[in-house]
Amino acid sequence: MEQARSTSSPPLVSRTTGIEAPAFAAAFDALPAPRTTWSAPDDALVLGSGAAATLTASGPDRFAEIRSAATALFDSGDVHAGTEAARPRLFGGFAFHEGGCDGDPWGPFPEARFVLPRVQVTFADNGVWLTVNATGTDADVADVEARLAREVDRIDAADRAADPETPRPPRPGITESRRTTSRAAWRDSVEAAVGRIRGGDLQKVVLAQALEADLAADFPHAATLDRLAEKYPDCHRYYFEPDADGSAFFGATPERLVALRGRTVETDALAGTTGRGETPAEDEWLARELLDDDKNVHEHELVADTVREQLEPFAASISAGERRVRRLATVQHLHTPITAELNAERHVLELVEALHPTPAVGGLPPDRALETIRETEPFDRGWYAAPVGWIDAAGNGAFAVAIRSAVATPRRATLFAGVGLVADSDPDREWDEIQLKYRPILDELEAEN
Ligand SMILES: C=C(O[C@H]1C=CC=C(C(=O)O)[C@@H]1O)C(=O)O
Repeated sequence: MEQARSTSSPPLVSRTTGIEAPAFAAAFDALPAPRTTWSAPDDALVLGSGAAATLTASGPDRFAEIRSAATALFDSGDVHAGTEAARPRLFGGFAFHEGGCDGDPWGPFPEARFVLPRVQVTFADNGVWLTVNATGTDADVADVEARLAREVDRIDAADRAADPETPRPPRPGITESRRTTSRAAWRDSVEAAVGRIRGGDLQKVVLAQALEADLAADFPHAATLDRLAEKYPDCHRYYFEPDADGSAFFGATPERLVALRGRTVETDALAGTTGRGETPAEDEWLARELLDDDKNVHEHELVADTVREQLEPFAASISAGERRVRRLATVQHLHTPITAELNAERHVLELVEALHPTPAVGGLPPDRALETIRETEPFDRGWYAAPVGWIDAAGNGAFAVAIRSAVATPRRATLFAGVGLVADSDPDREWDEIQLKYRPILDELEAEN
């Protein structure tokens, strides 16, 4: 499909062709930074490289600023995509708090950053597609087509050079790690938060910790993403390099913030946690206990009710599925799927702005919870627990909540994990839950025995 090119906006040219399926790691390593990857259970795996356009924003209007910059960019598209999944998309994310990217390791991350990749490999159900995008003075159709042919050769050569018999780089190993929060400080913070909840000042607050790990070898980007894909196929997996200087924010989250297609909205309430058992019977027992546990059900229902309320002004109808247990490799959660039909056309970023932060990562009432988080946590959340995802020309998109995540530099990773606190939360149990929530990333960093 071709769209008329508007003379007032920067032109966008996008060309796509089908290619032989390369190994993900071969394509990843062949493409220059900054790279992006995105994958969702019901979506293609996308690998992006470079930036044909970068949109950044900060402050309270960052959602609206990205929306209008995206609309201007897509307004001028000359697009031959071949398949839906390879149509131009902007990939990126936001900071959790306004002004929340100040401290280490967030220096290279703006408060909002979205990228239209210069080169994109889309691993879709109907094949693998290579796309080249260009904007502004680079947006010359003949140049883009010539680049597309060169990129096909590059990926093909990289894939042929990769020996499928060569084992993946091993997990790097950790030489030393440091917590942002001691056990004593944690106990004090949880007791103070629980005191405020019991006093009626707050209903719920999610407090997080960070864990800094020095790596024994360079962080193996592609191998880590491959391993996370195998272990968390039902999660949203994301990876963002903010520049070409070697840091990346990545993770595998079970929590979808919102997906919008036309007027159909899908979202999740996910809160309330228990561990995995040693046996299927123990797993079942833990799941039953979670479903019957008043504290966890209350913590979960606050999220489900709030998500429904936040969607109400936009929705012609909302329906929530049954509360059930979502079982992941390392933990089990209470989960309620929620769908809605919108009462008017909306851009996905309007919904992202309305829903973020859900009480699964912020709290209630939102302002008081956010203030408590800022006052209590001795580190910047940056993009942790914030919306990450993609948007397209139609205003459709999919966003996940960036939990089970870390920032990696070649020799260091900083992991983040949080817990929802309600009136009867116990500091020691919540401490243990944080350790469980580090596992998805920590398991990929610790050396194999
Ligand atoms: C804030 C996190 O998890 C949230 C999502 C699911 C369950 C949660 C809980 O049970 O506390 C949290 O609300 C995190 O993993 O860092």
